[in-house]
Amino acid sequence: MDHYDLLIIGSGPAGFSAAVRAVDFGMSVCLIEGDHLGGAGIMNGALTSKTMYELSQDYSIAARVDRGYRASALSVDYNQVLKTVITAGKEKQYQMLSQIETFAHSEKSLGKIRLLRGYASFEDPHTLYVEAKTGEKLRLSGKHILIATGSRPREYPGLEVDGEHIIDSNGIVSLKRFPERIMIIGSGIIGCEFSFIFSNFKQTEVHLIDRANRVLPYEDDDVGAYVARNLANNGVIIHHTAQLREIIRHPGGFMQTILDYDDGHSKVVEIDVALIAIGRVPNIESLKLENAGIKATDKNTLTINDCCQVLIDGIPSHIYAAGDVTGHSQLYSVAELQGRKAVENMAGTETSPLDYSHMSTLMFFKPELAAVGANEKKLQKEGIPYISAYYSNKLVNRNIAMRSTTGFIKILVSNDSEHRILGVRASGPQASAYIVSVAHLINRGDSLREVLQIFYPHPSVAEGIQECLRAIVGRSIYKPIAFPDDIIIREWTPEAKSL
Ligand SMILES: Cc1cc2nc3c(=O)[nH]c(=O)nc-3n(C[C@H](O)[C@H](O)[C@H](O)COP(=O)(O)OP(=O)(O)OC[C@H]3O[C@@H](n4cnc5c(N)ncnc54)[C@H](O)[C@@H]3O)c2cc1C
Ligand SMILES: NC(=O)c1ccc[n+]([C@@H]2O[C@H](COP(=O)([O-])OP(=O)(O)OC[C@H]3O[C@@H](n4cnc5c(N)ncnc54)[C@H](O)[C@@H]3O)[C@@H](O)[C@H]2O)c1
Repeated sequence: MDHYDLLIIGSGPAGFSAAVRAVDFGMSVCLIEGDHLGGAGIMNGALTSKTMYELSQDYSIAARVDRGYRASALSVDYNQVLKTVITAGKEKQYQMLSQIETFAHSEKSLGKIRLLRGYASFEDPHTLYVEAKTGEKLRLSGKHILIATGSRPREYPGLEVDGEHIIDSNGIVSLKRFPERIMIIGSGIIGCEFSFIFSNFKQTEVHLIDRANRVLPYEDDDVGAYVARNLANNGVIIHHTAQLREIIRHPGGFMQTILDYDDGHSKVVEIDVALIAIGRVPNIESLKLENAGIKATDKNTLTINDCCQVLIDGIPSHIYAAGDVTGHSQLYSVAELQGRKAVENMAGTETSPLDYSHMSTLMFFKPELAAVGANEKKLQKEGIPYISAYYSNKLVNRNIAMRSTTGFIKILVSNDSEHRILGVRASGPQASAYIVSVAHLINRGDSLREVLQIFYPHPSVAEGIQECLRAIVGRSIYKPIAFPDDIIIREWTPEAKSL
């Protein structure tokens, strides 16, 4: 039986970042992957969906006729789009493989990585059993084990995914052509992102089922309503407060969906493809966790401490977990940082616990939406008084120059003399690029006074941040009294009525 310093199950952002960090400490690592190298971080996930998003954005810009240019004979081929998407995924996988190969035969002191293709399960707390893709049956022992098995799309009861007419996010690459009509079930991030992608390409009638009366249910109501407006403006037909009752399949491929609305009426919509996007569930079932003495939570996640150690009977163990399987936010950056943190803890380096308060999320909509830190819902739930400042992109010179003024910056600061930044939502071109600067401000706990000393380059979309912060202390160049719809300052205290 081969022995390693670290056995890692899963090569997504959590597993891969952990493997490479372990090399920094000279560890011997066996990275076990049952499917795509890079997990949902690359194929059928973050990288491929973002490639498709970028292509769809380019196409929608090329198709515009309101900017003084007009492309003629513009056409798009789904197979060519997919080819580009797969090329992007493979480009990253080859970089990962190159790194793995570099450390496959390196000096022991440099650390070693072996990539083993196959599915792993626990035999005992230090031993994994792997049925390798080569047919070999292997037993491997590890001083430490990291569970980084990620998540998969949640199934919709009664709807069987066939990869052709009923798909989940993994099935985007198996479609043969742009569907004429698609019904997207679930109005969370994946549902909204694919709604924008398909509507950008203008080849598909896009329907989106929103079982509440707003998309992105965990975001503040104004943000959800704004995204819903942008979806509608892009041609997406949103079925608010609708439940899917049934999909009736007909010979020839077309399907009828029956939707029941909260107000009692129903609607039948003909579609060609249904895309299920109702969340993702952790991959733990096949791990035989009971052989390691690990009990999952009732949501099938693994309970970890601040250093990503799995708690067995409440006690931190030599088994770690990172990424989607931990029940923290299902984000690439969270998986990656947790994977690194786990290894740093195994190596005994002194590290501070991960602070999730300034975690950022980018949502690839039109225009993009970026989020960092708390939103109003969270602060209200925790009873934390705050000031909310909203500043429209209509007033930002760079956005005016881009002829792209849809969007805003909304900053929440503590309602005290410090005015600490607690959270930000920003939407508009390049929002994903400048949100990280705000994450730094939250991390440093900078007070508004200090932030206002900084020179912002001009013309930049980030100037909206500066003006928004100035507005909180009554020092903005453009005043709320002159632009009441574009600069809005509100206060909330626990005594006030919830939004
Ligand atoms: C369509 C889509 C778009 C996304 N876009 C973004 C985005 O823009 N930004 C963002 O931050 N996040 C995004 N995410 C989320 C992000 O991809 C995940 O949070 C991240 O990939 C989780 O990383 P992970 O390492 O925990 O797991 P995963 O990436 O899921 O990887 C886990 C790996 O473990 C393997 N595995 C599972 N069980 C076993 C086993 N028993 N033996 C061996 N191998 C096993 C799996 O095959 C998989 O490769 C997106 C996800 C999807 C689905
Ligand atoms: N840009 C990004 O950062 C990005 C992109 C894609 C995915 N992700 C990650 O992947 C995770 C999974 O994405 P997701 O969109 O599948 O999940 P989600 O949790 O974001 O949204 C699921 C949606 O489905 C709805 N829903 C649940 N059950 C339903 C039902 N029976 N009928 C109709 N609607 C139902 C929910 O109300 C919710 O709106 C996200 O939590 C996110 O962390 C991130």
